[in-house]
Amino acid sequence: MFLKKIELKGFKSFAFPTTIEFKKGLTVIVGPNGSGKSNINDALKWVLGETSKKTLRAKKTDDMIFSGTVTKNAADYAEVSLFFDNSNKLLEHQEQEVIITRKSYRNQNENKYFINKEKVRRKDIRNLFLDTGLGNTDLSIISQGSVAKIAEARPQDLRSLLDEASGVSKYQIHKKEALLKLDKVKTNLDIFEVKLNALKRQIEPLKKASEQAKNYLQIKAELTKIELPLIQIILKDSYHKQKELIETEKKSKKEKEIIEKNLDKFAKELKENQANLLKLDQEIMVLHTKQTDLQNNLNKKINFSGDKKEFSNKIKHSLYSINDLKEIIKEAEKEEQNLTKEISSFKIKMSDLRQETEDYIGKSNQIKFQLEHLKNADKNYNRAVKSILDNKLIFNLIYGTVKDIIKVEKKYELALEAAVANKFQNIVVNNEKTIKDAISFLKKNKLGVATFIPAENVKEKTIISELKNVILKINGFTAILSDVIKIDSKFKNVALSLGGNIAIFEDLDSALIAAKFIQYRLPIVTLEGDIIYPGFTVKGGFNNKISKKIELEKYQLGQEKLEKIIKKNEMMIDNLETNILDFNAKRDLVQKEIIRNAERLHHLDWEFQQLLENYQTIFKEDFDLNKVETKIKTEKPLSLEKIINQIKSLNAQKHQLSIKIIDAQDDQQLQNKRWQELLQKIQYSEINLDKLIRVISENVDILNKDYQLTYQNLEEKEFPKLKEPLEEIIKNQQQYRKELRAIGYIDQEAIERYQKLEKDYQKLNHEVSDLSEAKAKLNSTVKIMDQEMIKRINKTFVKINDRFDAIFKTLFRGGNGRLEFLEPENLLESGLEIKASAPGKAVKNLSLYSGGEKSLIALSLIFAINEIRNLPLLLLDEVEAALDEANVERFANFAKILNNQTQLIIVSHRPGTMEKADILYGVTMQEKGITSIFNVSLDKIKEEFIN
Ligand SMILES: Nc1ncnc2c1ncn2[C@@H]1O[C@H](COP(=O)(O)OP(=O)(O)OP(=O)(O)O)[C@@H](O)[C@H]1O
Repeated sequence: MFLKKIELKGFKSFAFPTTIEFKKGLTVIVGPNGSGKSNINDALKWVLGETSKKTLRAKKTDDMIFSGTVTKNAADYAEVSLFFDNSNKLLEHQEQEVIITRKSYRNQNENKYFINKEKVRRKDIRNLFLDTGLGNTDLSIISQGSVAKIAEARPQDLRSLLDEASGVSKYQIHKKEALLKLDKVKTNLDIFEVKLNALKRQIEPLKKASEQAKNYLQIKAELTKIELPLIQIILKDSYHKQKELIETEKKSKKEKEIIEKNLDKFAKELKENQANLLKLDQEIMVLHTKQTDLQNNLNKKINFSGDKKEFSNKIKHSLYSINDLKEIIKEAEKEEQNLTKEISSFKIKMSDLRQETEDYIGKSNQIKFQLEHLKNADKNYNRAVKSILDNKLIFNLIYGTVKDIIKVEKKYELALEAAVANKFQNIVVNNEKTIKDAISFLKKNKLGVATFIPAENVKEKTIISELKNVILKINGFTAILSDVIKIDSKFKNVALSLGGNIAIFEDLDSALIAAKFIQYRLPIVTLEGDIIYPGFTVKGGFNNKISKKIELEKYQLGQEKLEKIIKKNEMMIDNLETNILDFNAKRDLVQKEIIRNAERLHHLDWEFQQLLENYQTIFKEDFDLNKVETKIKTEKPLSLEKIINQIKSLNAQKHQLSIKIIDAQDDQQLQNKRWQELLQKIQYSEINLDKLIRVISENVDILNKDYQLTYQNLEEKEFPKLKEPLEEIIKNQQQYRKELRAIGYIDQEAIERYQKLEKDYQKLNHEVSDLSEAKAKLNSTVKIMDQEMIKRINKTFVKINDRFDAIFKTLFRGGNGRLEFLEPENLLESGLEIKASAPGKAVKNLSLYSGGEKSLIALSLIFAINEIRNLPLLLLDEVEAALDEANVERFANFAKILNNQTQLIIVSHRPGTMEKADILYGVTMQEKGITSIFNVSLDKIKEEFIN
């Protein structure tokens, strides 16, 4: 592919039609500033479909059209054509020469594209140049000032350069289209699937309804086949029967009416006869009554005289009984009164006795108290003795006081008192140990003192035998005190210690004599309580103990006496109580007897009253009868015989009438029976008529509703003879009707709707499978394209990187440069960045490089790409402007070499570049504002620039 020429008409500063022809070799375009060199770039880009106003250096579409000068009017349109030699068929077009044209009219905001004068879409032009190296003009047409920007280009812009270099743009567009299609297919598939599901949901119930309708119609057809001939037969038969029945009913009703009239007549006659009969009966009854009355009067009169006598006897007897009973009751009441009196007197006595006894008991208790007090007076133990006795259990063995363990006969009591009264409170214990314990207890508890006698080893006192012999012989001697003490044998020595040496004499005189005899060597006591101590001291006088004793005896006597009286009284009270009980029992008996007799009396009274009443009645009736008899006798005498004859004659009449009535009743019965029969017949007819009417109406209904026929229509029809018996056909009809009822409502349209829906469903299902298939294919295509693109990108990337580093090293005389993927794992979309380091510089950030350095880096990349891609055309607009002379030379050398494979057009002001040009075009504005092009003599230019 080679750009042979460009034709420009009214494009920007090209007011006049201008043709720029290109030949093999390096073309360099030169000209002063603002002469319109760069407008040529713009024209190329514009034709190839560029729309970016910024790239085209415009603000609006009309800026592409010549705007006019002072001398030249503005153009109406702009038109540019590029003429390509397509002999190598790089462009997919059959022509050797391919002319691409773009035209734009002023104020129309419209662009027209042409390929070989044929109107096409912009898209067609873009597609034509895809992957030719001119698909992305950013790569092939490097505008003024933009070269350095390539070094700092955005990762995605660098990436699009690589895509163009790799020749994957076509794939990308195809992939984009495939993805769009895929999206569409997916959307359609979703919609279709939703629709399909909706149909699926509808189809099942509709299928059921359709089958149901079909079934219904089939049964209906079968039914129709048999039903119409059947109804024809039934209706014909029913109408005939109906006629017959109406006739019969009419006759029966007529006969029934006649019988009813007869029956009315019979009833009337019967009523009359019965009335007559009743009349006769009444007459007979009156006569019977009269007859009975007469007879009764006679009988009663005979009976009354006997009754009257009997009743007067009974009344008399009853009166006697009542009087007897009254007497008995009187007696009993008297007895009761006596008994009550007796009981009251017993009660009074008993109450007196109780009072008396209670007084005695009071006194006795008083005496008992005093006795107790007197007895205890002797036992007033001192505190120590009392505390030992109270706690006797804590000691080994305490027997008690002397007073407690010794006793004497009454006559020795005063003597004992006189001799040992001072020792009565001595405590008798078992031995010394107990004495010690008891004393220490008293001491410890500060309870006073006590005297103890150890029973086991107390010292006995005796009277020596010579003295004893003397004493025994003295008058008045009574006894040795220890001998009269009554004591337990184990305390014998205690008794001896107390009184073994004391002699008892009757009185003081004898005692004094004896004391004298024994020379006052022993203590002697008298029975009166005087005592003569050894050495002759005498203690005697009134002992108030005696008075106490007398008092005690007196009290005891009184006490005993009182107890006897109390006992006696208590016995008397017991007797009285028994008497009261007896008398009460007796009185109860009498009272019961009184009550019983009173009841009897009451009964007798009542009987008596009855008798009296009866008697009075009889008396009155007798009186009445007498009156009746007198009356009958005074009235017209009617003999009993006459009455009987009259009754006889009436009975005969009655008999005749009864026979008449019975005959009439028989007739009536017969007529009634017939009437019943007729009634039944009529009822039966009516029932049958009802049935027939029902049958007729049911069948006529079926005819009207189901077949839209009348009976007349049906009658006219002829049906083939039914083969099966009528019952069988009716059975079938009922069966079919039952089945139809069971099916119920049907939707006849469901059959058609189902068929249509089924068709739609199948169609949709087919479409869904087609779409699924398309989806799978598109997915697979996208996948294949992705794989191919990755393969190409990878391959191109490695090659470009290799060449980029090499050219970088050449242009920079060292260092290194490379391209890197930002996302190496996503080669399909990842952006790129340039990594470069100039020789001897640590700077890595590209923005910190100088303008010239940036241009060199960009040019290294553009040249590297071009080497790998072999671009058909490369237009470089003042890309070396920032380079120094040495670098311009290196650039120009590279461009020269490059020109061998690529049509290279350079816009330049630099002599270094111009020097290398094979063809040189000059661009000027000979007429102000209008660009013109001319061929320039190289030598002239060299001369002009170099010199
Ligand atoms: N629509 C238009 N109608 C008329 N003239 C236009 C139009 N658009 C641009 N121009 C003119 O084109 C000229 C710019 O041309 P261009 O940029 O190609 O110059 P140049 O030769 O590249 O200059 P330099 O060497 O300074 O880059 C300007 O003088 C401008 O007025």
